[in-house]
Amino acid sequence: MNYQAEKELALKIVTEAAKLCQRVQQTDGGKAVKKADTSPVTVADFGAQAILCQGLIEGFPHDPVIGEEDATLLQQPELAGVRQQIIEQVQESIPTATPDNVIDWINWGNGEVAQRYWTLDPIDGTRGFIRGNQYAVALALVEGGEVKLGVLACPAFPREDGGKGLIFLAIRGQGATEMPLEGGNPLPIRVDPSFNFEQLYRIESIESSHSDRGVQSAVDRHLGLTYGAKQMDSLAKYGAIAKGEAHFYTRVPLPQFKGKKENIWDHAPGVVIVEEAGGKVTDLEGKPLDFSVGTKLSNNHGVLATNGVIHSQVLAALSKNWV
Ligand SMILES: Nc1ncnc2c1ncn2[C@@H]1O[C@H](COP(=O)(O)O)[C@@H](OP(=O)(O)O)[C@H]1O
Ligand SMILES: [Mg+2]
Ligand SMILES: [Mg+2]
Ligand SMILES: [Mg+2]
Repeated sequence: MNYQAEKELALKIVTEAAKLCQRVQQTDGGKAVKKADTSPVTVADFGAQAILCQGLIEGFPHDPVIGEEDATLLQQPELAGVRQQIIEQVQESIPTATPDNVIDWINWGNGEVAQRYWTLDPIDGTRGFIRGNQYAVALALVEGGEVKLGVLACPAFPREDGGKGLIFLAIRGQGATEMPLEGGNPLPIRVDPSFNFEQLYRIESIESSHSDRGVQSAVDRHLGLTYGAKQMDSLAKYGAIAKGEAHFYTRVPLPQFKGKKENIWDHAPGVVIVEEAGGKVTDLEGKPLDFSVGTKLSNNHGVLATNGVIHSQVLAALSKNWV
């Protein structure tokens, strides 16, 4: 399989979804409502999920899709205004969309894991999006529990040319690339294979509750890191590692969230992008991430992404720090 049809569609729909996110950010600054678990969600999260699912329904109607969002929340009478804004935003992208279409497209993301399925996060890093920092429109194709194709549209990612906005894309066996969000030639990307820890950067979430910083600092000290950690919201962290701007990323479950597992859509595209750029991604015990079990990475404990050459040393350091 060379996945050319999947790649073309994926690029088209993440670009369209990212445009919707940028539009929403310019108009209402990403005003949020709260989900049942108290996490924030915006008009852009729902709108982007509708755009992504609509494209997948058209292109690959038999593939199940597992997306983060669900339209049930929008039935609440007090959210009628939010629902209307979502519909209008989707209609700007797809003028023929009816209100029912939009709700059905969002709910298309309630699919189940199969031999082949797509998983998507319409905005990963919603808190980053609301703050005006990094976020990513994330889409991945999984077959046999392994990520085969991953795309991340990162509208706020700083570029070498001084502009902002990158798309990262990788297909298993075909390498990883980046291209400007507004289009242009894809360029191959590689991890930075440096291994002197004094000159390496760890990268972590801006949200301190998403990974255990106590363990991370202990690991930094053990490895002799001197630069400290870069901070970035969302799956854009995987892009930073894949293009050599950071060297490792640990996601260490906090003791107060013991037993909480990572969502498949928070990692899937990042795995293939980092691996195809020459890096490595496992859980904190060195096991490959298993995307065959459901919406969570239930067979894994945390996540470690590295440039590859330092992977075993970081794993050894993590094991010394009782994770
Ligand atoms: N306690 C926790 N531990 C790990 N991940 C968490 C978490 N609480 C929220 N998240 C996830 O962290 C993601 C953001 O990642 P990051 O912290 O790297 O920016 C969120 O994705 P969404 O923003 O799509 O909801 C959410 O799924
Ligand atoms: Mg997410
Ligand atoms: Mg999200
Ligand atoms: Mg969320």
